[in-house]
Amino acid sequence: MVSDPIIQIRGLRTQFGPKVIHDGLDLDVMRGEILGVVGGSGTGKSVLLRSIVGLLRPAAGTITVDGIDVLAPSAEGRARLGGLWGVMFQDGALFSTLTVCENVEVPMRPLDLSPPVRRALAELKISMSGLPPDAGDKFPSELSGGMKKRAGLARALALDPAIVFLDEPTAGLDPIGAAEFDRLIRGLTDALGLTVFLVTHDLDTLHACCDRIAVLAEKRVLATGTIAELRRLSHPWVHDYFNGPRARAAFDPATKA
Ligand SMILES: Nc1ncnc2c1ncn2[C@@H]1O[C@H](COP(=O)(O)OP(=O)(O)OP(=O)(O)O)[C@@H](O)[C@H]1O
Repeated sequence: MVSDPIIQIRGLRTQFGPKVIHDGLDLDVMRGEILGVVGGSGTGKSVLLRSIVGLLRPAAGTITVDGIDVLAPSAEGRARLGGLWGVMFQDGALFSTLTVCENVEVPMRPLDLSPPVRRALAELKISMSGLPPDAGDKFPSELSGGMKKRAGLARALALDPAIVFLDEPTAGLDPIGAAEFDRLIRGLTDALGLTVFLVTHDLDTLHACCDRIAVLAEKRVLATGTIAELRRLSHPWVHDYFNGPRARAAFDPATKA
């Protein structure tokens, strides 16, 4: 892993009316890492993700992605941003009237590709995401929850992004499906050299996938580090999160037996 930050956030403030979600939030995401983002419900993990990818406008602060000022990009920067990342939202956020293949082709539409090439690329991403070939012609309503997530992942990979944002990728999956998804994320990250920003509540995912973890609390990133480093912190929420019974079951092999 090369350790230069591909995402740099400084002094981020986000708010909805008088309700402040982040205040003075700083974060670096290193190139090539899977960064897990955890925090209590409502601490602003998804809002942070949406702010980085430009779906929400922060009240203050700077966000730089691969050297591009996301909040005020130059024309050249704006053109590069489109292909720099892919996003997998929690429920897949698929277009219900399009097949899986057509969904994966949506981000490719602005590119000057012939329909057969677009189709072939979409089929490649579908297969990389672990879906069977016949899934491409199915509509989202015909897919299981796990398949929808894989289709969402295939669409996130459509433009060969450097960074993939995943919002609770294993939420709602059974433990076997969740473990398969963890392996898929880790495998794709290593094979493609991706950087992954992964919002999760899933302790097994943190253990199986993440190189580092950022903890959101008190309107900012309270701490970052490996699981071992975070387990040593005395902050009450961090301590309970990383040392509670569920954490012990996920992180301590001896307790798992
Ligand atoms: N568009 C919006 N308008 C107003 N408030 C919003 C909006 N989006 C999010 N919020 C509020 O911002 C806060 C943070 O929301 P967010 O979804 O980021 O939390 P989270 O940490 O991802 O929570 P969870 O773990 O429960 O998914 C919540 O109080 C939420 O109600």
